[in-house]
Amino acid sequence: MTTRIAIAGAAGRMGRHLIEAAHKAEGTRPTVALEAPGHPSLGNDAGVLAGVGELGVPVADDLAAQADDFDVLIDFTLPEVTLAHVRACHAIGRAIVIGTTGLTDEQKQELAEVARDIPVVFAPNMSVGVNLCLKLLDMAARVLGDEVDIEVIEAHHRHKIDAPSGTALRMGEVVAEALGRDLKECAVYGREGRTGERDRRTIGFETIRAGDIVGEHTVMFAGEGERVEITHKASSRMTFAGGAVRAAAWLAGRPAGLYDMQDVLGLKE
Ligand SMILES: NC(=O)C1=CN([C@@H]2O[C@H](COP(=O)(O)OP(=O)(O)OC[C@H]3O[C@@H](n4cnc5c(N)ncnc54)[C@H](O)[C@@H]3O)[C@@H](O)[C@H]2O)C=CC1
Ligand SMILES: O=C(O)C1=N[C@H](C(=O)O)C[C@H](O)C1
Repeated sequence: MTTRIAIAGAAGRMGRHLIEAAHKAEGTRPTVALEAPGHPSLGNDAGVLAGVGELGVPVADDLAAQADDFDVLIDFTLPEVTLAHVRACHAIGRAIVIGTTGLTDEQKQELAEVARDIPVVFAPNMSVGVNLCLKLLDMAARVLGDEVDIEVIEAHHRHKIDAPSGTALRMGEVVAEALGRDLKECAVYGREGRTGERDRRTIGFETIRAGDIVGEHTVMFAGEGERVEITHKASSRMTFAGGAVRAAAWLAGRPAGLYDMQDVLGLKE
């Protein structure tokens, strides 16, 4: 059975890759492409926009009007836009895959409530490699324990609007959970001035924004005499887009619930 995919943020950096990935993957096809009201791409063909040739899918700005034309919405936009799409999918009973980062705790709470009624995949990073790293981080934190200083370093392109990245925060959460810490209490975001000595129970975050870096994350576990670093480097957005399309195909027909990429990839015990 073919899963019909709607893509929100179709003209964006991720949106164009999502159109290509949904078009090229077996068992999925892009049938709806959404952009912001007034966006210059409205009315243009989504396939032409993505560089894969005409698909007969014009970019539009009204999700509800196309409710019958898709099975799963993939949304990589902005937190407030994502929440509006979550509410719309709830109203029409459609599944949604969310890649947008930077959601507030309140927005995440609303998402969790809606996921009681519709299937939702929500993950800050859809790549197989990052999700493997999350497993490795859990193991590293448990083995190295409180004997090491832990720092999360991430680098992204100059257009990224949220910091630290959703992936860096998830990495920090995984490490904190493994060590029985609460990330909200132990996170330190950047340092300046006379900081005093480092408290070993903190988890530090450093953010780089520069040029066209697609996405790089390193978690450093630094002890006396040795250090372990777990690094992931994305060199193409297709790695995220392919994961999101895989998640959409996996989600179609699932029961309501809040899932993540670890569920999609079968990485949960
Ligand atoms: N989970 C993952 O694997 C990944 C997540 N991301 C996240 O995805 C999000 C988007 O990233 P980019 O594509 O780089 O941003 P972008 O700014 O290039 O694209 C966002 C698009 O959403 C559109 N948009 C705004 N309002 C809209 C509306 N009402 N309806 C439909 N579309 C609307 C914008 O016009 C824009 O084209 C960010 O939060 C980023 O962190 C990015 C890459 C991978
Ligand atoms: O904005 C991006 O580009 C990315 N955002 C995600 C994040 O915030 O973790 C994932 C990826 O690293 C690219």
